[in-house]
Amino acid sequence: YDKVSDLHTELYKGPAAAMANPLAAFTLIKRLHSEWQNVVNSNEALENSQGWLTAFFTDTSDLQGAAKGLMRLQDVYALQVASLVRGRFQRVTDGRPTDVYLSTVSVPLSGDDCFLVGKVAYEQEDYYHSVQWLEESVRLFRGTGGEWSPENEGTLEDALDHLAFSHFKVGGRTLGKYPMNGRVLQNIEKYEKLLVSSPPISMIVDGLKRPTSNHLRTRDTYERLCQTQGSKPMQFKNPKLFCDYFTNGNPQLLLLPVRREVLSLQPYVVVYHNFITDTEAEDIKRTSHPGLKRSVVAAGEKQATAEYRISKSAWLKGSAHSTVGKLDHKISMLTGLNVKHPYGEYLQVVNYGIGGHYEPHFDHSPSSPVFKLKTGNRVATFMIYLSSVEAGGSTAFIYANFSVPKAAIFWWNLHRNGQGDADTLHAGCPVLIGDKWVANKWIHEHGQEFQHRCSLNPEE
Ligand SMILES: O=C(O)CCC(=O)C(=O)O
Ligand SMILES: [Fe+2]
Repeated sequence: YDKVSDLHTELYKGPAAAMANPLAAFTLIKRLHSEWQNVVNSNEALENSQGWLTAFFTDTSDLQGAAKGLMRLQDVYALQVASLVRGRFQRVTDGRPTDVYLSTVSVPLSGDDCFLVGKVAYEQEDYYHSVQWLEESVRLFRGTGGEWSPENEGTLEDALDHLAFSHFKVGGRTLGKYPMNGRVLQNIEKYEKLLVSSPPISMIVDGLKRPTSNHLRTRDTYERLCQTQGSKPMQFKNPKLFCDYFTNGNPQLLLLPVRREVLSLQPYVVVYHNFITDTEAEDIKRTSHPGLKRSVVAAGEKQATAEYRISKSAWLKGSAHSTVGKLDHKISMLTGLNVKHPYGEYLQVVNYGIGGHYEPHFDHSPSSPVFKLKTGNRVATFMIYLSSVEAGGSTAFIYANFSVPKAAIFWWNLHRNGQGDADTLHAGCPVLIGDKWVANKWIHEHGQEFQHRCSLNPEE
């Protein structure tokens, strides 16, 4: 009863408040998924309100996604698992744990919470993570006397079982004398002995080597930019980088010029500050709500979900709300480009949840023109932050060596000869704390013939 009451209190505070902290989000999702199931299956519920109670169910993929999200945050922000389970966000620098973010509320994890994360890793044969999370799970389960409680999915024995096998996989130790075929190792004492005969736990974790990524060549740069924001180019180093009040010669912007900051010339990236008001951002978020679906990426001719892009998104036509039309108009005034459909795509609103991210990618297609609109490739991107993120979640430009945590960002994706600009490789870092919303306006080659000169020079 207490747990269900707690759950309600958290939900009444509003999902945004409850979900801002990834540990709170994870435990809430887990509770909705497994502990709530116990309530539904209880005798009391069976007698009366089961139908109503099941309405709150979350999917197994939600729970797995949340666990993967935690591990992603651990990796990208180099967070210590031992700190995470105590509700802290810390990374080891110069041998000492330092706070990456100081949370006002701390949400400690239970042995069963850690078991779940470890098990998700284990099932993906990701023993680097499973060892770390199962170590914590075993420690916490032991701390509570190893007693099973009805809302737990796992037991100390389960955790030891998975941990022993994970140790075996990462350490390459031969456990020949133990029968390792699947779940044969049932005996808790045997596991305890197994662990004692292994090197001390902390040594193993320190010596654990994170596997190199075979799909993300720029992983190190990407993670550094997410952690530090990189080094923003300085005007004194290049006088062509500047700030001004910008009207683009447009009388409609004369009374309220936009604060422009030219951040980089190669690739060409401009930031517009205070581009959108809070009310306008709320209009866009609210209007997009009913249409939000898991984001997809191009996969050959088709579109598919992908681990490298975790978010929800929706497309808004200019007519969806007067604010959408107003933003289209303002983008057009600032860029001088034709953003009318089909020369500009509809506004794509994106929401990132727990550990949501978009790994390094290009917005343009490498083999132009494949876009459905038949209006050429995406020549430019205008991306607007609709919320500020408390920690993490900035937009990283891998080769330009900086990341931007808010504002509206404009960049050219193509050279003037129509070739893709490889320097535009960029990413949305995982959200550590908060709720990230952005809106993308992609502008195509066609329709810009009189606004954006082309050239044969591949450098321009
Ligand atoms: O969310 C971000 O910061 C980047 C988003 C992005 O690059 C995209 O949606 O194409
Ligand atoms: Fe992008």
